[in-house]
Amino acid sequence: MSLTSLATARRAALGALSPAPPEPVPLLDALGRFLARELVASRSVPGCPVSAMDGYAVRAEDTTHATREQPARLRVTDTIYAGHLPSRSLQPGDAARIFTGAPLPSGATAVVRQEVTRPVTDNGAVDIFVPAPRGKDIRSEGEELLVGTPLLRAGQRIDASVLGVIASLGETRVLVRPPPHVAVLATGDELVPPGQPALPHQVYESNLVLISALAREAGAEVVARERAGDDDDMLRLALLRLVDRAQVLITTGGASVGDKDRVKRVLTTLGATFLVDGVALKPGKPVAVARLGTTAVVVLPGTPGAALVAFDQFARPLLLRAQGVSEERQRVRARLDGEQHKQAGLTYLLGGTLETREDGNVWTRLREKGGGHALRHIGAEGFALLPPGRADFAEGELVDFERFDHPRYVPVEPE
Ligand SMILES: Nc1nc2c(c(=O)[nH]1)N[C@H]1C(S)=C(S)[C@@H](COP(=O)(O)OP(=O)(O)OC[C@H]3O[C@@H](n4cnc5c(N)ncnc54)[C@H](O)[C@@H]3O)O[C@H]1N2
Ligand code: MOO
Repeated sequence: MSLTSLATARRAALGALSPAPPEPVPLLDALGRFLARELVASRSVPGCPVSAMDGYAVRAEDTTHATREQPARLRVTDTIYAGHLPSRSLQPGDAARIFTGAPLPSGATAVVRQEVTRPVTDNGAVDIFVPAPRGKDIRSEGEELLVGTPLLRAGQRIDASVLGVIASLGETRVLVRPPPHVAVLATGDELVPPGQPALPHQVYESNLVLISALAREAGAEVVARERAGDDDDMLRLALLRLVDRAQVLITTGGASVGDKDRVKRVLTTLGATFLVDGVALKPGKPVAVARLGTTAVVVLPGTPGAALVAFDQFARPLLLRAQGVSEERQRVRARLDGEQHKQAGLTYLLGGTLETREDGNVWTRLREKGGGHALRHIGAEGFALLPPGRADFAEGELVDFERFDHPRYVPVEPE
């Protein structure tokens, strides 16, 4: 069987699922989701000129010659609190007591902070000790946000600061696509659920929690988790049950060519259409992506380390696509900290960390042991990509390193 290249397979897999229609949801429910359309400032912030300090609103020219020895003495004609309107405008020689965030009275052109003033007791006046240039300590209308300004692009991941900005525009809801519902099925006769005794030839089932956690990290809601043995009838029943409950069904195990590797064959008998079946990727070579009815099915290998990488490359993009985005990770060039040998025809994705050494070069440290296990990925900052077409890579050789942090999310379909 000739294997599809990673890039071709990833493109083909996206056909398994379309983005869900967007819906308005309460702001806090949108945390971690993606803006379904561009956000434009619907009002200016501040909505009118306001004071940036506690102090006195003045006409700047009334303070031009103020010094500590010869202060400018002004009449205090008003007191203005945040959220309240001024009761009069400032005439020459007037000042208004004002507090941070309060609207400026007309005629005022500067604010003097109270630390450089002293109230003159009993006669409602204030001494100003320093000149206040025009505009001093005034936040002008629209200084932070100007009505009509594009603020955030579609696809932006919604974090706390995004929610704060949306609320500051007076909105209570935001348009996002709902999290896709995911079902996970772990297959294999050898599997025993954690918490029960296991004999030496048995294996603790760990993919349900691993894959469910990865699905949640990708913004999905896990609605079902099941185990099944390597038996066609059991598999058929489990697949049919789960396919009805989820937009994305993710299976692990039984994906390869052994006698007991039944998952793809049972899916075929159920009428699944395969978009991807085997990829020139390691770990994760047996991965497949199919459609069964309206459900996208991702068949992951059972080996946890391979399931993790295949999830990252095939299930994660689908789950993000359902939410209307694709993920662009940053790539850097890094030197291998040891020689690597691989099968020439495959792309290898090896979890690793980055470090900048004294010589200024960026190196990637790859874990040699535990490739079949999720252990290899603990603390990984990204994948070193060893491209197909070569088998041997020398220590110090430059390779692409795809970083997990600070990805960019771009809308799948421009709104
Ligand atoms: N003759 C060939 N044999 C294999 C090939 C091949 O091309 N030709 N491919 C190999 C590759 S690559 C992989 S990866 C594995 C994975 O295949 P399967 O998906 O069929 O995985 P299983 O055989 O079911 O399990 C592999 C391994 O992982 C353990 N496992 C499975 N499920 C879980 C789970 N839920 N929790 C924890 N551990 C699990 C299982 O016990 C096995 O040790 O096939 C190669 N074979
Ligand atoms: O490619 Mo398998 O996927 O060796 O781990």
